[in-house]
Amino acid sequence: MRTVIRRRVTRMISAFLFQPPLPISPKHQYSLLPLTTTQRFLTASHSFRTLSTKSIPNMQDSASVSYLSQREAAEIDETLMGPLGFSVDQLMELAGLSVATSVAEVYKPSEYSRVLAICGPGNNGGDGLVAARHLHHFGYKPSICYPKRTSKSLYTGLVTQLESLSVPFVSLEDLPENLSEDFDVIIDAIFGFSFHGAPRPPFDAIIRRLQTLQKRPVIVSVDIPSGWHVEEGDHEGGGIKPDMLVSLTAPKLCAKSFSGPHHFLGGRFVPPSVAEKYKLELPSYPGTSMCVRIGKPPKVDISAMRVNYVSPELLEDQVESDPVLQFRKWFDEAVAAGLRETNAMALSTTNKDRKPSSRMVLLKGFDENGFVWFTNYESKKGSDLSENPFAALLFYWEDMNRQVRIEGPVERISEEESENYYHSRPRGSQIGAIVSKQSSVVPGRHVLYDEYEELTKKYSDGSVIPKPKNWGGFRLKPNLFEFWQGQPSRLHDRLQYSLQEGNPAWIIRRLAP
Ligand SMILES: NC(=O)C1=CN([C@@H]2O[C@H](COP(=O)(O)OP(=O)(O)OC[C@H]3O[C@@H](n4cnc5c(N)ncnc54)[C@H](OP(=O)(O)O)[C@@H]3O)[C@@H](O)[C@H]2O)[C@H](O)CC1
Ligand SMILES: Cc1cc2nc3c(=O)[nH]c(=O)nc-3n(C[C@H](O)[C@H](O)[C@H](O)COP(=O)(O)O)c2cc1C
Ligand SMILES: Cc1ncc(COP(=O)(O)O)c(C=O)c1O
Ligand SMILES: [K+]
Repeated sequence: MRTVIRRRVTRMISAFLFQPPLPISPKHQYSLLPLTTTQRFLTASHSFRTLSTKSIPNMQDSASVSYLSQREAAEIDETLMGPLGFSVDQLMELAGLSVATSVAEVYKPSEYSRVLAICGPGNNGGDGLVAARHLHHFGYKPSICYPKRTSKSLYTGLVTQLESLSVPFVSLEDLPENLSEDFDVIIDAIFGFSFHGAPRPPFDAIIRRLQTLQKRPVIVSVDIPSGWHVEEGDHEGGGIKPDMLVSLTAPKLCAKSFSGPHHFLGGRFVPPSVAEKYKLELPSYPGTSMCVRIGKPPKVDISAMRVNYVSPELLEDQVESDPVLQFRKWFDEAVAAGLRETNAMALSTTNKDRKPSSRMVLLKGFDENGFVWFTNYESKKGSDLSENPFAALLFYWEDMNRQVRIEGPVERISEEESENYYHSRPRGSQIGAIVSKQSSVVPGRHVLYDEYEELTKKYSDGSVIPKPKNWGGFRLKPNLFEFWQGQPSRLHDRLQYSLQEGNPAWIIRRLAP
């Protein structure tokens, strides 16, 4: 019996695969961009979040994206839910989750918490209900306007789930006159790819209201900006102008005329067979993300880029009297929070002309004797330090709203310590240190590469790779520390530890932010 079913399913899948595809819709080139750093979260609950697997959408330089006709979109849906074994509930869940994660990439709950999902009668409306549920769990405060409900259990279930979370349902009549005052984000989940003709009541009126909205609230359209022709787009003009469009599976033809700042793709469930059959060119989703940015880069107003830091207070009576212990505490917390390269620090030096210079280096150890890093003694920093043996170190642990400044005199560590550390490094990095006459001009990458290859061959027998004489460690012996904890309204905590001549005890003072 089971074999018969398996054979039937195999037949269905191959019938689908070998069916001639519909005429391919025109393709359009779009560049893909990384998310800006400002698009990361900083809210009370996220100030100390551990680094998640959430990666930066879009690390590709460019990619082309296919556009689907209305017929292709419907056919792909049928295929997914037919021979490919998906259920509508599943696809809707993934679609709604993609919408919620796209919203969260751009509109942080700290600023855009009040969300109104306006849900239409079909699956697009269902995506809106699912998205609202996820947004609730992400820390938003969604409300739902769902004027034309269906009695199908999928939808009644979604409504029950939202009700159990106390997500309010608002009737069309009870929607506030001025949507801008009550909501930060409107999710337009009214019509999707099955929309045809002109909008009929009661949706015509609400679409008209969305057309005339001012800057806020922002509008996020699910799959199709409602009221737009699925293929022609806003062909008569005057349609709604969403700030964000989340296309599902692949953008529909109307998305070509979307000119808003944020175009995302969601629906990470397209099996390769479907992509092949429809010659779909789709960007790859980064990491574990459910969405990927497509389209033009968002125009950002650099002067308006800012984060309001929210963190626990840093108080005099809570900190260690020894700044090295305090640093240890913060360093361990940063490591525990999973921050990347917790030991990366900016090192600032000056030359004999008092001209400063900064670069990143990796902290390789610290204790009461000082803070150690390794480098080439003949590099720019090496020469600066021989001219002026004082330096400043700076750590910035962004996800924790923390900064640490450390200053003091610098000296070379012993040859023995440098030898020990050098030989603990990966062999490739040891060879790299020989190859790199750090900070000198190189005619081309090939020069480094050729020497690297040669030395790799030379030491392929596993013999000891000698440390270059000019490579080793520096140790900064601090006479000043500052622990900075970001706070709202720029009223940060700054606790400075300093030493006074001839006195080994650290003095702790609060500095104005
Ligand atoms: N593959 C995916 O990524 C998935 C996407 N999903 C989402 O599903 C929609 C398509 O859903 P569908 O149910 O086929 O259609 P719509 O949501 O667009 O809406 C159909 C209902 O709207 C009514 N309608 C159509 N035109 C009008 C109009 N001019 N005025 C008023 N009402 C209209 C229609 O009623 P009819 O009587 O006209 O048939 C329907 O009631 C897709 O876009 C994605 O968002 C799925 O969630 C899963 C997978
Ligand atoms: C995160 C990070 C860590 C780095 N760590 C080191 C390091 O430990 N030692 C080093 O010599 N260069 C390191 N570099 C490279 C330096 O930033 C710099 O390019 C190089 O040391 C040359 O600097 P200089 O010309 O000012 O001497 C690092 C770069 C980054 C981005
Ligand atoms: C040029 C250079 N030297 C040294 C280092 C430190 O590397 P390691 O951790 O292998 O000592 C780095 C790290 O980025 C580097 O870029
Ligand atoms: K929509």
